[in-house]
Amino acid sequence: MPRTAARTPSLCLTRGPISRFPGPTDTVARAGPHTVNGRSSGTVGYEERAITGNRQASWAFADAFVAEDDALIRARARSHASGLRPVSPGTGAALRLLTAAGNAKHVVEIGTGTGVSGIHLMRGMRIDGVLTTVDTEPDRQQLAREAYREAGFAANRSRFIPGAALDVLPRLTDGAYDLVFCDGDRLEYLDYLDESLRLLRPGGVVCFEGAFAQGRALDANHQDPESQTLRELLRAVRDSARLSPVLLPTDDGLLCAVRRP
Ligand SMILES: C[S@@+](CC[C@H](N)C(=O)[O-])C[C@H]1O[C@@H](n2cnc3c(N)ncnc32)[C@H](O)[C@@H]1O
Repeated sequence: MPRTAARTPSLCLTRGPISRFPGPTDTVARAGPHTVNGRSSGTVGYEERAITGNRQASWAFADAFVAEDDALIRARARSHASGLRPVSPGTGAALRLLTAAGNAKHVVEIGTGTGVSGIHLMRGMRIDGVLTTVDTEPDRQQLAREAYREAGFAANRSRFIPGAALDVLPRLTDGAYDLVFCDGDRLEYLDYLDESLRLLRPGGVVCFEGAFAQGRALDANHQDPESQTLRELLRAVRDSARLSPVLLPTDDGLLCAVRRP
């Protein structure tokens, strides 16, 4: 679907606040009564201090918490040598968790790169699962093919489709996928959202890598097209009645949402 086409009607693009990162001395205040099973827990208006000076160390620890093996380390090195930014180990672990939790059999990836995210996704998927991965650059897909082989995956576990995501995605089957992972062109993310809502089965998950844009997406002073697109994406996913969202602060932000049944 072209970028200018009408969006899915039930997506609400209400202009709500996208807050900045909390600072070291900020507190996080609950807006109203905290309820448990519909009853007040008696903690109205309590405040808890945001993770403060150790936040960076905590995030770094979390990101490295699940170690990567030789196959991933080699795929990561090829990615850097190609001038790409692969998913971080923490983001990879989150993707693996999501495919494992959903017992995913059919997954779509936009942005194969050299295969770092693909290995993580497939490691969480069912052993008969198939990763459909799309990239404009066949040379990168060849490196990813090698990486998957080194990681021990049979060739029939992945389907490589070279091409631009917005040409390829419309050819994939409606409602047939358990998870869609978006890591292609950030400027196309709203279109990827539309396509994902069509491709996902009820209960399926969509994930967007790089939702923070290195913090630019959360700072209204940045009005470049990528920051604006990501802000619009954050609002659309957060406000959609069709999605249950979470914004995971791994690496550069992993925005995920479940397509409600
Ligand atoms: C950040 S890299 C992907 C990294 C990969 N997910 C990983 O973790 O190893 C982004 C990839 O998206 C591809 N790409 C960019 N625009 C695209 C588009 N419109 N359609 C499909 N792939 C695209 C690039 O060629 C590049 O390989």
